Amino acid sequence: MKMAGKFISFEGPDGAGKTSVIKKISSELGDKLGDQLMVTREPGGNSISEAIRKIILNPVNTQMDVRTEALLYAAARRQHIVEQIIPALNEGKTVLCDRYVDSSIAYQGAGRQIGEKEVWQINQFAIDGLEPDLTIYLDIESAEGINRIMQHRTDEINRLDVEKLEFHQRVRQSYLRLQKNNSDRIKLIDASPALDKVVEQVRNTILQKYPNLF
Ligand SMILES: Nc1ncnc2c1ncn2[C@@H]1O[C@H](COP(=O)(O)OP(=O)(O)OP(=O)(O)O)[C@@H](O)[C@H]1O
Ligand SMILES: Cc1cn([C@H]2C[C@H](O)[C@@H](COP(=O)(O)O)O2)c(=O)[nH]c1=O
Repeated sequence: MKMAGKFISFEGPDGAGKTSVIKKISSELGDKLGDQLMVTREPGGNSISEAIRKIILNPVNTQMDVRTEALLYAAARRQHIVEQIIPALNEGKTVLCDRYVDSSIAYQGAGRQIGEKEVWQINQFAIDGLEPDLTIYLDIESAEGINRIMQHRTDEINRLDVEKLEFHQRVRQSYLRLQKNNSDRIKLIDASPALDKVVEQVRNTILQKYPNLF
């Protein structure tokens, strides 16, 4: 599905630095693009998807079935696409999205072991062909990502953050497979150096696809 705008997603294991990178890149892009830039995140972006986010990530919901979790992410995604992403792309905007369908393949498909193919299939109904034009994959060793979250972060520690190391390792391996199999769309950035260095790599990668964006 080709649209007027540019759809750029950011992916990676927990603690890779997506939120930090998007903050810096969006502040640079915002100077040039103004209201032609939209920054958003999954699950979330509107009141229905934010409500679903609260249910999924609430640490008290220990009884949630893994397929229920996968379906809730897909439902939040659908609402986000319809309310935010498609209108913005139709208006020619550049959309920076913190996580998209690759997160479900990696976390639910591999992390929860539902199956990557199965999770891809249920998400086809939600995304109806809408894939990012470019995906920035921030790669970090699982233990390092979790360490960053536990050491530094002052906001929410959610139900997925507290999963065991093996869960996060399955997630990372799935991301690496996705990147290898979709290397035209998904670009791998080493997220282990200092933030400014990572941002520089991300900026260069975006410029390779969109030379005049910054
Ligand atoms: N390159 C970096 N080096 C060291 N620390 C970093 C780096 N990037 C981010 N951090 C720190 O790691 C923590 C997690 O970063 P951030 O929230 O940006 O990651 P994230 O990928 O969005 O995580 P999550 O998916 O769990 O929301 C923050 O405390 C942040 O300051
Ligand atoms: C979209 C999506 C997300 N997740 C997980 C990944 C994270 O642990 C949380 C989102 O929290 P963040 O701090 O905003 O990154 O949800 C997932 O398991 N499946 C998905 O499709």
